[in-house]
Amino acid sequence: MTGDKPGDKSGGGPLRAVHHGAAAVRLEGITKRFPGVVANKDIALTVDKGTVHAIVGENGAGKSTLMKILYGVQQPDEGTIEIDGTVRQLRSPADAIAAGIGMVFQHFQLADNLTVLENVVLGAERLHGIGEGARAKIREISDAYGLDVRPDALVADLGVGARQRIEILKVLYRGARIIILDEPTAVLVPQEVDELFDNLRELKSEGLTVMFISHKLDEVLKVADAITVIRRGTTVAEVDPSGVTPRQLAELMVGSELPSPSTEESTVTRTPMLTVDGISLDDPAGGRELLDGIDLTIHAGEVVGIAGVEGNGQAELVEVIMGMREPTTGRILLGDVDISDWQVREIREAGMGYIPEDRHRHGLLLEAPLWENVILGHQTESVNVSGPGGVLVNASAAKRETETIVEEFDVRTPSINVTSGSLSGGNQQKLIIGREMRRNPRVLIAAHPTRGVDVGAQAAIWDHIKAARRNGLGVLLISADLEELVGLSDTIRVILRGGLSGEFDPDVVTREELGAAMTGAQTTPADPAAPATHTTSPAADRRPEGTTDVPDAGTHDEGTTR
Ligand SMILES: Nc1ncnc2c1ncn2[C@@H]1O[C@H](COP(=O)(O)OP(=O)(O)OP(=O)(O)O)[C@@H](O)[C@H]1O
Repeated sequence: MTGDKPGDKSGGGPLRAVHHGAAAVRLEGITKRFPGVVANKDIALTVDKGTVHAIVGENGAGKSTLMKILYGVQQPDEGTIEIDGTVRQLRSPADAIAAGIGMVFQHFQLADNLTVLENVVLGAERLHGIGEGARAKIREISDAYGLDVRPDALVADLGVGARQRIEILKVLYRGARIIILDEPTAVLVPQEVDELFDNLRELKSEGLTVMFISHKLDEVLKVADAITVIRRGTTVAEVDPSGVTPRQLAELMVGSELPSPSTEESTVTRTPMLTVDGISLDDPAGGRELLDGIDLTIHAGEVVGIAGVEGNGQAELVEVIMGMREPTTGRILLGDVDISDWQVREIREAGMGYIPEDRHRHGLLLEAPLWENVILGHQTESVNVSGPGGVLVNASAAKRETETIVEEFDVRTPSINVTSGSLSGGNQQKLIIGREMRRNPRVLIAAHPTRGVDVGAQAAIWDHIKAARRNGLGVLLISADLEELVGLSDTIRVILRGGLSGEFDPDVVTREELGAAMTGAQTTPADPAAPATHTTSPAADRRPEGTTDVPDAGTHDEGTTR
């Protein structure tokens, strides 16, 4: 079912692309080469005005490159860009903004210590000044598109969903009529995703055009009016979302049939691998405790999943376990050894693998070649050192190891000598996973392990984790992706304001129950160690997918931060 080109009106079925009305964006013959890689090859893409258009494809397929070309960050080697019927040369983001194009990046670019108004006007002072005029304009845009942004709120006090709406407002403030979003739902919990989609529908009903990249195919099918599939740098299909399933879409992305997922037997044992015993962490700024009496045991062969709205203590819990922060009270045991006052390096060498949330800050040296990144965090281990006292880095062993990781974890790269910064986001993630899993850790701390990874690679990563679990690995899995939590975990706990709920059984828990516990809508048991009862009314189970009885829970503006 592949092969139809965008704009091809022949055929029929889901791949038919019919463009009526005016095109907001028309790309023809776009080609972009990097050393050793053709990132985009003869791309053809038409986006109708007033629609939501999704771009999907495997990691490294060329999606980000194409969006960067459209936003003037990168220039194509060949091809034409037509915006609202006029051919444009976009040499910089300033050119793109002048053409009415705005982009919201995955890593938000907001200053925490400034207000919303200050963030929005920064660099755009000449438009509406920095005072009342700007404040009025922000309110006007916020009201017009239902963004619920308060100009005088401090960004530091806001949750992830609210920050994203400020980023959207920022580009609207600069006059964008075409908005590009790079994996906007990757950082959101389900309720926030629904809110974002409402915002996108609002934008399109006002005649704006939205383009977004996503790996979450069920979400794409829910919100997009049209979907373009990119495979190995080129557009291979334009799909009508009403006519395809997520699986068909995934098969278009990879160009072949996907294997069916296998069912799993429990591998949980009674041997504790990681014990978090009464951990609390005071807020140095004097606010509420960041972690509040956390008790948690992970056994050999067990995956414990942590669900929660970002900013409720997940990052701090990981930092305490990994030795980056000292807890105020409590102990951490690896096996039966107290590692509470150990350094990061000692903890890693004792068998703790770590997949960090922020791969750019904690996971990779972006300017260093892949093989040097594979040594990172494991510099003193025997495979990576040679010479008397183990002082020299054993480059050839590290390179061999990197070749193996690239092969086993399907890291798409022209060579192991390119910098990790030149890999696509998903391939950077695969490199980190490979590096950690190849060490055969006893315990793996995995924060959002498949964020930004395509569905095929996600399934492969899950298989690697499951295989290691069969061999006794204990995993702490922190994820915003409920499907991942339910699919991988043996037990799910919810983190809220630094405290952990009781245990939820992933086989029976509903999205609504987890959602309620995550936003505090459900009354948490007084004893956090007591099993949470599933108190949602039976009617909740009969509601259609995606609906919830969770009140907004203050995620607008106030967010759900600590
Ligand atoms: N600045 C760069 N230098 C060298 N190669 C690059 C650069 N940017 C991208 N590439 C390469 O171009 C190809 C396409 O990358 P791109 O980031 O566009 O993929 P993607 O579809 O967005 O992937 P992901 O889903 O993983 O984010 C990859 O092979 C990548 O390694």
